Amino acid sequence: MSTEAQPLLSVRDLRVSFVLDEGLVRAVDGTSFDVMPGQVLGVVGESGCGKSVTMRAILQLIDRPGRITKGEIHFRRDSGVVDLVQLSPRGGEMRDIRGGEIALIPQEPMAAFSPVHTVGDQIVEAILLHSHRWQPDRKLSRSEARDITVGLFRDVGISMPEQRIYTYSWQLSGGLRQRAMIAMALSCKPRLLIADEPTTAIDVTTQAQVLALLRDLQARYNTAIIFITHDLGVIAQMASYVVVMYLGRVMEEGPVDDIFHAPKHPYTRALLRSIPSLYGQTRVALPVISGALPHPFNRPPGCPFHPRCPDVMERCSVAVPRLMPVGTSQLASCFLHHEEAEQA
Ligand SMILES: Nc1ncnc2c1ncn2[C@@H]1O[C@H](COP(=O)(O)OP(=O)(O)OP(=O)(O)O)[C@@H](O)[C@H]1O
Repeated sequence: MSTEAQPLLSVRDLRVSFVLDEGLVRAVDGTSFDVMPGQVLGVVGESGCGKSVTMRAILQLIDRPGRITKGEIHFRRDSGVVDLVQLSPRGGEMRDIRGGEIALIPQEPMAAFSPVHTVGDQIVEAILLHSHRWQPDRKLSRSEARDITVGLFRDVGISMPEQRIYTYSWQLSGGLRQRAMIAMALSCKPRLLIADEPTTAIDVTTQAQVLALLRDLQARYNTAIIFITHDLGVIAQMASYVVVMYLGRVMEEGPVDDIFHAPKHPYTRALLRSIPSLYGQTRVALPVISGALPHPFNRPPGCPFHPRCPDVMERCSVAVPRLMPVGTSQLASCFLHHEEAEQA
């Protein structure tokens, strides 16, 4: 089989918990999904559903007292497939992968740049650290790394790149800082870019520009992107395939058109109804999902969505539905569509 048909990243039954004095937070509770080479995967769900923790687990950046308690994260390198969960978070191979082959665009780029070095210097250092991604046979010189940095600034639409590389992050506007962050993420030619709500901290006009830029860069470099957001409108613009998460589990996944036009899971339907321009002709008051997101210490038994679900059945509170194929292209974990349950 050609490697193109195989996933670049495969997350299997991932579980991440935080042990706190108040109790155990099961932030990620059996999540599985694949990312194909060059694919833009959208991960969507309400705040607190475990999107960021899943991504930090992929990068082995879970903060204490958090811990991966179960699961596998297979990542395809040139040398073969590695299970990232088995690598030491501070070891050489993980450091090579983190920032080199998998890069993160965080929600708030201000925190990602050091205020005491120019953004250009920080990108030059990153390029030198992963020099082999640009030049496998020899170490790049500092001036070559600087030229690459200027080129990256140009690629991400920063004007006067020769001058701008000498600025500090706090001297840049929010939009320029986010572009510089994207340049930083691209500086190691990653195979996989994780964009965690990358437009949260910027104004609406700049948001649209940054989304267009990411689409353009993805097409140009064929970089796979995991795009995390709570906004299905953004998913519609960016992603070809969607994973819908709720309380640390995948509720539904499928091609973007199918998810939008024929959602199978009641949670996906509820999320879609909360975008008036996409669902329903009249702009009546925003239909919100009934009930509140449960407190992380009080996870409901059975399907985590059952206390808020309009289609709840008796067994939903006692057994956890498996994520199973529904129709030809989607997967859903819902007893409306199948009977199979898994061990909680
Ligand atoms: N350092 C931490 N200590 C304790 N609990 C944490 C920690 N980080 C995350 N959590 C918990 O893990 C759960 C998932 O959080 P996560 O940040 O992944 O959600 P999210 O879907 O990315 O939300 P948002 O859209 O707000 O970023 C939440 O209940 C959160 O409170």
